[in-house]
Amino acid sequence: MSDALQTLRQRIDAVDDELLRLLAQRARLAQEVGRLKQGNLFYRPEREAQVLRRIKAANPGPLSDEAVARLFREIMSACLALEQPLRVAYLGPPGTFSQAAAVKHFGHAAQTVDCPSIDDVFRQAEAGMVDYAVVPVENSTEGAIGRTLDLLLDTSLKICGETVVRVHQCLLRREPVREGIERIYSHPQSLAQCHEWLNQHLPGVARVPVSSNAEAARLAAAEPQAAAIAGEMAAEIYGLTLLERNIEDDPNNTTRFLVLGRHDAAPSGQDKTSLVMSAPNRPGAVYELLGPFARHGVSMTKLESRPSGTALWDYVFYVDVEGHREEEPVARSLSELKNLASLLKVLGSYPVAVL
Ligand SMILES: C=C(O[C@@H]1C=C(C(=O)O)C=C[C@H]1O)C(=O)O
Repeated sequence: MSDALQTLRQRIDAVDDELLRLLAQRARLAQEVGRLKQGNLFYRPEREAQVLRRIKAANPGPLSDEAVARLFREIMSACLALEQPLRVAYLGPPGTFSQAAAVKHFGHAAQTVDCPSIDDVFRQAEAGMVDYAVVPVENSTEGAIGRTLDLLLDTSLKICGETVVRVHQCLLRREPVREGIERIYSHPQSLAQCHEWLNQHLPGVARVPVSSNAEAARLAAAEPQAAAIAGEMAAEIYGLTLLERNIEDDPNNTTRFLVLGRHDAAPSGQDKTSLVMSAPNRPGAVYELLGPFARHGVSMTKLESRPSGTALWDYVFYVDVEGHREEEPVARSLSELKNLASLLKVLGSYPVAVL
């Protein structure tokens, strides 16, 4: 080994020792916070968002803001697990983008619990079997996830966070070659998202829709002539070779997930409020519902309508606005809305996704 290399490695070891000492010091401070809170709501989404935003703003480089935020997410996750490893329900099986979203938001120290349906994810959290739930709410190409919106209407859970995941699809197979593939398994949405790539690179190969990408990977692991389209994480879980990365036709394909808990979050300085409302059935009623936000200068980031499920052609509106429900402009808008809307439910105020 050259002298220069040896010296650099010695210096890296010294920095690692120092990092380790500082990490232990941080963990002990977090434990003290835990004692102050006496197990009461140890996980604070607004504080975690503030920590990550501060780190990104203070980042001197050369690591990217994204990279340092990811590292600090894991540090907080490990500190939090000293108190109690959080249990987080997601739409399984293991290897789905929902699991990736849960890990992105809570870090690897959280315990993720797979559920067979979105309904079950809600039920587990409502019944207190898990601490939090992560559910998909919208996709940039496919639009709203209707089942999640419907379940939000009746749940006792509050939205306490959001996270956005880039959906990168991969071609996975047991055999390490592309030749000889006779079938490709995937979720119908993923097959649709890779339509052009498949036409070009694997024309004439049968596309077989299955219930999830992880299920596709599981099937492909058992059949030498089959391949699967799934996320990268499924390759490791199901022992498959990653033949091709990023085969989705739209490289900006993203899914937004909501984090649900039995509490929402305190103001973090950069928050969103989600609500659902409906208008009495008369001319101009929907227009009036949007008035309070306009008058108080509150920006709307989403407006989605869904059939109410009670009367034919009766709609409910899902609205996201900028700001926290405890902050003046949103608070004032909400109190005016109470008199205008036939239904008004605040689903939660929560920090805008940092990562
Ligand atoms: C330490 C705290 O509690 C938890 C741990 C955090 C951390 O490790 O930085 C941040 C927020 C909480 O989820 C705190 O509230 O400050």
